[in-house]
Amino acid sequence: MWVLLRGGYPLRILLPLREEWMGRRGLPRSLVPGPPRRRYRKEALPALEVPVLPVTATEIRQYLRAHGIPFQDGHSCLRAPSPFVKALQLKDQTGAPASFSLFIDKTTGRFLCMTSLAEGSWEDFQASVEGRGEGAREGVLLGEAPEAEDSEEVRRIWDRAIPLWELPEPEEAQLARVMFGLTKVTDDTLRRFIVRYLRPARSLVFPWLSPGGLGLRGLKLLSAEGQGDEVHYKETTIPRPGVYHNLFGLPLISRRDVEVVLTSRELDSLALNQSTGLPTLALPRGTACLPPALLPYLEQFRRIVLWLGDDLRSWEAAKLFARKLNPKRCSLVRPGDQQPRPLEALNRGLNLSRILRTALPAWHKSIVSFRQLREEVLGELSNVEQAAGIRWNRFPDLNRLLKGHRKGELTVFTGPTGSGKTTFISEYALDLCTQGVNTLWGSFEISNVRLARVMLTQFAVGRLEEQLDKYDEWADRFEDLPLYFMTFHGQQSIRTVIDTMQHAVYVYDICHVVIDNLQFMMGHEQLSTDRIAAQDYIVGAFRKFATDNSCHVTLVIHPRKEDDDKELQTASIFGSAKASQEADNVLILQDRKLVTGPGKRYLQVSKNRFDGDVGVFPLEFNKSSLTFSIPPKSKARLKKVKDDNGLVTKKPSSGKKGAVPQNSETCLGQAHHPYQPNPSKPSR
Ligand SMILES: Nc1ncnc2c1ncn2[C@@H]1O[C@H](COP(=O)(O)OP(=O)(O)OP(=O)(O)O)[C@@H](O)[C@H]1O
Repeated sequence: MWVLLRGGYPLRILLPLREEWMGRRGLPRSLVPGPPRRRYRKEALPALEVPVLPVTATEIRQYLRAHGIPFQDGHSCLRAPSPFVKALQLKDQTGAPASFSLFIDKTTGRFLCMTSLAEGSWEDFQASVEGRGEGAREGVLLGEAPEAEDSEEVRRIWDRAIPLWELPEPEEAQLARVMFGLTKVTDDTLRRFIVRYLRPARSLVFPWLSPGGLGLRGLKLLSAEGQGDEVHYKETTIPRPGVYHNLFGLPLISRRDVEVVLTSRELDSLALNQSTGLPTLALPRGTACLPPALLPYLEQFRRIVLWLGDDLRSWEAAKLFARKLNPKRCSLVRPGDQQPRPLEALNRGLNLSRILRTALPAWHKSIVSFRQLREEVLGELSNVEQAAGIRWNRFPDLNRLLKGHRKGELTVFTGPTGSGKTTFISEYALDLCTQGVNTLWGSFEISNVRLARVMLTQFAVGRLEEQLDKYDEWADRFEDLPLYFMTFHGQQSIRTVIDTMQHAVYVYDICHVVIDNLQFMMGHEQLSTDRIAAQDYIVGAFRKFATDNSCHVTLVIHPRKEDDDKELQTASIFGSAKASQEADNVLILQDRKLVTGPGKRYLQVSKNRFDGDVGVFPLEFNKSSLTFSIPPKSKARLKKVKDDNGLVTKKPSSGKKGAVPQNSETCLGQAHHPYQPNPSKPSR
């Protein structure tokens, strides 16, 4: 049986849910049909209790020098001779001599040999250089068996799909073109990119070809459904999204190409390439992530233009991806009325080359003038709703107060011991995660298995122990959420936690980190002054992380001991005022005084830096689904907000954006949109 390599620091302390909790069904997880993907295997290392610190680019360089290995410094990778190919073997995909075909990621140390497709962690590379396990050298390159079922399915679908122009009924071909917005895309373009159509599924089929264009490694199916005036697209990939690493268009890239345009959809790449003649590549999962595994394929480009879409989310993603690609070589096309996504631009008869020329450099100096910012400000003003962030599906009242979940902010969350903080924050984060917010959990108090169980129950909105026959159905959908867990338990140093978060942002494009709870990073200081200083330091570190990485951090902090009959206030958060000062949002789970029935809690938003609205709304706990979301048909109630002095503020909030004073009263409207989970709805 083939063995998957899971060596190296990151995988030990940062596991996607499927490995941490679901267990394996006895099948290799990297389901890559087509020619075998090769992995470098060595003795499986036991999981370390204490994580090794991640490697730095300087250490990698020093190591290579110390071992006499020549290397070239690239944009995101170092290039070195590959120990996994024999000299004078075939040239690699980029045409470089195979002997220099090893790409080492400067941030993680992971390597990929472009010629043999061997890959592994930095520790694996070192082991190979140092000849550890030399005896196994001949056998270290393992072809990982493709998932037989998947590769058969890929082949079967591909064989049944036909080019659009070969459809027997011209009306059917015309309808497909209209549905996918392809009326201006020529047959020649579809032929070059080898796009087919699967009649029974009414889907376009995009192939994932091996480097060199030989084998078929996977497929993406795109179906379109008309809903009113809008067309909704649904994507299905084989293998599953987490391992679908297709840079669509790669076989058309020549080794001499030094510029490329990255898009977030295959259809956009077709439009761009047709109208500009430029090399284009589409990212496998759109704006959701840029997996570092793709970076070696982008090393050859001196200039990369990112044209990801027409909304603020695409713009945010472009900025994040540029950081990973090295901003100095990246330019970004700003979304705007006259700069829609490439396919729409083609259909509207716009000049795509001209739009590309307006791309802005991603590189910013430390000091900028308003001239450089004015476009960004305009973008925010003209997309007020999107600038407010992602709205919760399950908590409409939270949307009314906070307006949405935004990148780069710090949310501090507190509540009495045992009041349901973890349970609430789990649903709050899950809600965002089901909308494509890549989420990392640091649960230091309860185990990941227990947390995942709570989350899955909330996801299914019901007890699964009573319907185990549905378990796989829910678990399969849950498994595809962009959800990761740190494997820490108990006390941890803040440095290790921040390093792990940093790593996760790079590898998984994490946009939301939940830390439950801060007390687990405080060490064992006994004196209260030391504890307060430690907490201030930690809060400062999370604040900086959130800002620097454009990543939202939600931090659970225990309250200080209060009288049992007193409601919590911002000042009840343990420690000095630093936490509430640094936080953009302060949320308090109240379960005193206002309680009118069993299970009922109130959520108080006591600080809201984005637009000032604060308020309180009831949460009704459902013990079987472990959810706090508003149940269908629940009547909204007017909520009065008490300020920190326990006074009811009489004036209602003006509802205007801007400096609304804290503790203003907020009336919550009647029109609730209860979250109705719909199993047929795709989770992302
Ligand atoms: N509103 C509620 N009513 C009744 N039980 C609840 C409510 N909310 C949560 N619970 C239950 O209470 C238990 C504790 O919840 P949880 O762990 O979320 O609390 P916590 O505030 O995070 O605790 P701690 O202070 O120890 O961190 C769980 O079993 C949960 O299902």
